[in-house]
Amino acid sequence: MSSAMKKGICWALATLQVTHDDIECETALTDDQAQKSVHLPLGNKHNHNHQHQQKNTSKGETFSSATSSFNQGSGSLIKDAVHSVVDTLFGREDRENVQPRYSRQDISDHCSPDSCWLVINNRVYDVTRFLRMHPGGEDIILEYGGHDATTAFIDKGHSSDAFDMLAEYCIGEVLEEDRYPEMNHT
Ligand code: HEM
Repeated sequence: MSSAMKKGICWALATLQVTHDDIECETALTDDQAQKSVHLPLGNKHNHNHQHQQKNTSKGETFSSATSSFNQGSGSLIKDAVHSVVDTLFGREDRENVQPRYSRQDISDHCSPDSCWLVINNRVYDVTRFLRMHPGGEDIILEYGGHDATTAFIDKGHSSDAFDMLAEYCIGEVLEEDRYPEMNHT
């Protein structure tokens, strides 16, 4: 994806506006600021989420703050909406390029069966709903809740199907300053 596209998506996130009955999102698609409006009717599901969010920069740190509640509580509704926008405009495979960034400290809070995140190769995965489905058992994943599971995941020799499944649970990336060297798998 081009940097202009990425910039466009950052702008989409940064200008996300939550209103009473719907979510509207303005997306700058190109450097020449051509704009496209996307309207996502959401009924009354988000009844406690009436705040109005508007950030006016596409810089990384503001992008991060605009999406700090992206994956929690009513934030997940926003995430679904943003993913719908990205899916519509760019295709599902681009989701992983449009992700919030988390510090290792943020991630370490999610270490319980109610909220279990782990890191594999600097990507953050919310595996809460996967815990009970994991063929290797719930407990072994929970051990890595809030931590880096790269070595464990790769050393276990997971199949390519398991690697493919990761995309479904990816919620973001580790902040650049908190990244570890990535491990290859063969
Ligand atoms: C999002 C993260 C994970 C996904 C999507 C995942 C997925 C899977 C899948 C699909 C299998 C079936 C065998 C295969 O296809 O390779 C499996 C088995 C297994 N996984 Fe994971 N896994 C994850 C994390 C982990 C972690 C962090 C560990 C820690 C060591 C782990 C340990 C195991 C073990 C021990 C088995 C073996 C079960 C057996 O062969 O009897 N997994 N996992």
